[in-house]
Amino acid sequence: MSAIRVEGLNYRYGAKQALTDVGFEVGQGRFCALLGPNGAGKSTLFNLLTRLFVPPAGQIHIAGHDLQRASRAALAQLGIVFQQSTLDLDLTVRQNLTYFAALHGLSGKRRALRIAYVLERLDIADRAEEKARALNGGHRRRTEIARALLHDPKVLLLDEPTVGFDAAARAAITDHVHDLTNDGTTVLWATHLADEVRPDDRLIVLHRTRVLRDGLAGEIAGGRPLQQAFLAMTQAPG
Ligand SMILES: Nc1ncnc2c1ncn2[C@@H]1O[C@H](COP(=O)(O)OP(=O)(O)OP(=O)(O)O)[C@@H](O)[C@H]1O
Repeated sequence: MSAIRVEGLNYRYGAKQALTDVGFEVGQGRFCALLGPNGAGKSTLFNLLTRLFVPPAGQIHIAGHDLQRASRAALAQLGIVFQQSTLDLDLTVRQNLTYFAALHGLSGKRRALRIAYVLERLDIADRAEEKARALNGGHRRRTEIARALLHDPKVLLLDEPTVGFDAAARAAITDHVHDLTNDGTTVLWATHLADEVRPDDRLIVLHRTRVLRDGLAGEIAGGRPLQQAFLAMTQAPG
């Protein structure tokens, strides 16, 4: 069973087409990069995957659950990190996590165990009692990723999670998220930065509202640096 299955997805804003017949599947425990230039449709796809928007045509299954017909079950298997940070900067890291865990109905020993686990997983346990305001951007982002994992989702979606960070913070976040797949978590990582994608990652290139390429990143790069291949395919006339 695929962790994410998308079929025949279309979306338009008035007369402006944003997604055209988008379809793909991502297997459990895979890291899948969704690479596309600005305006390709990445945010629109995320808004459909998280059910902020409802597609007029097409289907989305998350961990086997139809997002339209069984949205509760599907959304329960989804962890989401949006582009804009939504941490409460006046709360500590632990308080931010505790609050979110309560929203997911976690309490008592299970809540304490999940918080300890996600702090450890994102390597931020030593910052747990600090206010989010005191953290740098990279650590804040890792706190948000930890928060998205509290309810133990099978699928983690991240929308351009490294935008605005320096190279060291970007590398740390990228490494940590790749590492999550070792636990069987499936990751869909939207980016327009080809250097965040590894050769053995699954890669979907979105361009001009459509899936342009879908396969192993190393194969799509075809022996060139991926950035070079990406620019060649997305800057070609047409
Ligand atoms: N609210 C809106 N109204 C009209 N057109 C929109 C709206 N939101 C997005 N679009 C258009 O839909 C297309 C896809 O946009 P989308 O934001 O999904 O792309 P993206 O790949 O996420 O780009 P970016 O990296 O710039 O966020 C673009 O042409 C964009 O201009």
